[in-house]
Amino acid sequence: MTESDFIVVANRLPIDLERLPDGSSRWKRSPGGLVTALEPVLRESRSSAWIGWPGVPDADVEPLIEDDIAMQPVPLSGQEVTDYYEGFSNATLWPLYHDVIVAPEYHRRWWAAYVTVNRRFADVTAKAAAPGATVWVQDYQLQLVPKMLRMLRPDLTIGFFLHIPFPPVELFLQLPWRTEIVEGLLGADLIGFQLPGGAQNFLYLARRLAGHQTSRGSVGLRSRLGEVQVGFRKVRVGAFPISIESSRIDEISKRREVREQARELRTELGNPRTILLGVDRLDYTKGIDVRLAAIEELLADGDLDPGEIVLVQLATPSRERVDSYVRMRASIESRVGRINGEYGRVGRPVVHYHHRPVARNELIAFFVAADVMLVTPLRDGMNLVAKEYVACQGDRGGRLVLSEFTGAAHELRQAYLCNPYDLDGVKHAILSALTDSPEDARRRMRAMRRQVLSFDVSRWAASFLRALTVGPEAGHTLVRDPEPMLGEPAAELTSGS
Ligand SMILES: O=P(O)(O)OC[C@H]1O[C@H](O[C@H]2O[C@H](CO)[C@@H](O)[C@H](O)[C@H]2O)[C@H](O)[C@@H](O)[C@@H]1O
Ligand SMILES: Nc1ccn([C@@H]2O[C@H](COP(=O)(O)OP(=O)(O)O)[C@@H](O)[C@H]2O)c(=O)n1
Repeated sequence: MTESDFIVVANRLPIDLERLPDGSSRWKRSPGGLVTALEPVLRESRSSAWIGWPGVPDADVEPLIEDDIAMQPVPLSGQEVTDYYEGFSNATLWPLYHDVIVAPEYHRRWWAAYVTVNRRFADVTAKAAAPGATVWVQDYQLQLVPKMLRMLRPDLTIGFFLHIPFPPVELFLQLPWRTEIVEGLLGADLIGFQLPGGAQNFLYLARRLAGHQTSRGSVGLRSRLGEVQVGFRKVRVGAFPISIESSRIDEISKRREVREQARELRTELGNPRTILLGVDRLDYTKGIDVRLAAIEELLADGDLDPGEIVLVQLATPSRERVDSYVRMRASIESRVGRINGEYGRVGRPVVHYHHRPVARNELIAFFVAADVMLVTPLRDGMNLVAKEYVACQGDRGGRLVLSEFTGAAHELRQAYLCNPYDLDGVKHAILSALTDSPEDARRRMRAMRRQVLSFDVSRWAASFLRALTVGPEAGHTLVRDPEPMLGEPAAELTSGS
């Protein structure tokens, strides 16, 4: 493989290797918003590469070029998939960083695998990077890579972006390897979070846990970066909310064949008065159970007529061997069965539940067809689905019900916002969305579309990369706490990301 000037390093490649029953294999698109967001960024840059795991254990795959992107696969053994990916990444860090919705598990064996795999990613990257290259490391699976890579290749410019929330300090401190993670991230030149709260929580930990001097002022959105003094280096810390390829999605949603497909979907669903839609990876953070509970109660209360509404829930399979995911799937599917058993009629279920990936254009047709979009996570770094729905509304007044605990809620203020822990509040938001006047719904949607169309994914990448490659902002005062580590968390800290 030739050396590259710009490298994205992520746990996954944008394509997953799929093994077929006849022993052959093929590539398919990887799930999740990280891939959705970064693919267009890399497609547009030259001499660039993507380093990541091909999605199945023990895959012996050569580097390849796909969609003009040079892919460098990093293999994981079956045991590493269990310990590093399903274990430390998705049964320790994922729940810890998502407000401990399920209890994180702490196992030394998983941590050891996390260190080993992070080292492998750092080694592969060190070999693939051209002298002075820019490397952009992604997400919670690879938080040790910045420091490991800096030790191997001090000539590189290293950025890191966390796609999920950075947790409140009190929760982060549970982690037995908390200092190693903070020091690992501080190997980067710039550390990006979705929201200012996450950046501020991190600055506090860099000061109190690792004993570095940090800036004290509040971090802004794409501006007013924080700073950490690490030896002779200044590490910058900022908030860069991620987005989507808005104008492309807007354009696809207006195509005749997509509109036609949306009409067909409506017909296939029995031409209900109202289509509600949920689109998520099947993950306990997404609050799929919350929206089902709200719909079930609204039906029981007589506030919704089962003859007039249909809820379509598209659930992409995700992390299917992790215990908490297995349990959640069973409970969601049993609730879907109960709602349909109680309120459906022959050939007319109230909830249409699909546990499978959906092709991109078909998904856009669903967004066009839906009158009300339900996005109700208990916690979510951003939630690109909310932004995609908005991008698909054209001049239509689709209605977005949105959890306050998503990153997207900080930008889409005109959505019908709700607290997913308050079932009455969720029901109220759904009813408001259903009964609001068309003028009001259009006014809200217009404002959200302005936001999503202006702040798209290329602007996100450009603002991060500009901050990464220009010098530090002047004017910050760096302060060191008198006693590093474990004072009371500071009063000004914000929760979540
Ligand atoms: O790779 P998987 O384990 O199958 O998970 C898929 C991805 O899920 C997470 O996505 C996050 O990134 C989105 C884009 O920034 C954001 O909108 C969302 O809120 C996050 O949950 C995860 O962070 C990725 O690493 C995974 O690839
Ligand atoms: N059936 C589905 C569901 C989601 N998706 C996409 O997966 C991405 C999910 O991103 P997200 O930020 O909402 O959430 P995560 O899954 O990254 O946590 C979006 O770009 C969706 O359009 C899909 O392609 N097919």
